[in-house]
Amino acid sequence: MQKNALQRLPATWQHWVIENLAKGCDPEELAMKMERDGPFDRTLAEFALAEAHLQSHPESFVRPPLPEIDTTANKIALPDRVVDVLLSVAIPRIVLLGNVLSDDECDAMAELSRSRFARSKTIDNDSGVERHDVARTSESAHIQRGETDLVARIDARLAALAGWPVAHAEPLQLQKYQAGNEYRPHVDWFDPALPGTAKHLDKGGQRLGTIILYLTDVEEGGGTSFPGIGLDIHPQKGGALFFRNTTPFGLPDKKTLHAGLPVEKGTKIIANKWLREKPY
Ligand SMILES: O=C(O)CCC(=O)C(=O)O
Ligand SMILES: [Fe+2]
Repeated sequence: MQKNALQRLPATWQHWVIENLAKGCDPEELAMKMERDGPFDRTLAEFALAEAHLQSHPESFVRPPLPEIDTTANKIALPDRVVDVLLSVAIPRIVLLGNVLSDDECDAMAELSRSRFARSKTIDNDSGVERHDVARTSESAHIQRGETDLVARIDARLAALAGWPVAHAEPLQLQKYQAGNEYRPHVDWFDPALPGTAKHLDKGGQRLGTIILYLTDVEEGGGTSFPGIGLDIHPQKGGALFFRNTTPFGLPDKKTLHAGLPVEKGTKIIANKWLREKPY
């Protein structure tokens, strides 16, 4: 993560940050103004604000605990597997990992869900109802938490990876894309301002983080794309993509806009694990 962000700001902006936080201004609004008016990007602004806030209110700093992956080295030793850190982005927080699942584990997960796939749905933000949507043309299947020993092992591995309890996560949701299938740009977090999201927030709170497990390679196409920051990830069997759906202050982050690009050749199977604020 970005260190000494406050010191990297021009002195006038350092004072501005400290003064406005002391006045009780909303850090998200300050970050917006800094992005608009300052000679630096939003990433640096958010980290500087978080640092200044922590320095001035060490006792009252209530930054919520968030899922996070330790990317200080190029390998992470989990209790049952060593995984590779391939890419680390600060804001939006994105980590690409290799070797999270073995080929056999990927195949076993795909086999377990094989007979369950049905056309995917999305959540209507006005009504909260799940419905078929041209924006998502893949097929979905669910695997319950701890459904088999293998699933329990994978759930525990992901919990250790992101420092997030197994019980604060949804069951694995598998997605299968054939040639031509895609999931157009969307965010995974629920917008609390929209009427249809209340019932989804009621159970488990916000989706703070997403882990996508790539269960297959894809011959052509089918990348996971973040159009707002120009980042495309090509699926690699056994790899995983983590992104945190919130800013360092725990609020929904629009920069996490992402898509499953159309598969051009081959079949893509992924498993999504959504990390929730509260027990799910
Ligand atoms: O298919 C992908 O790479 C992304 C899937 C996704 O964003 C989702 O299922 O929410
Ligand atoms: Fe998504």
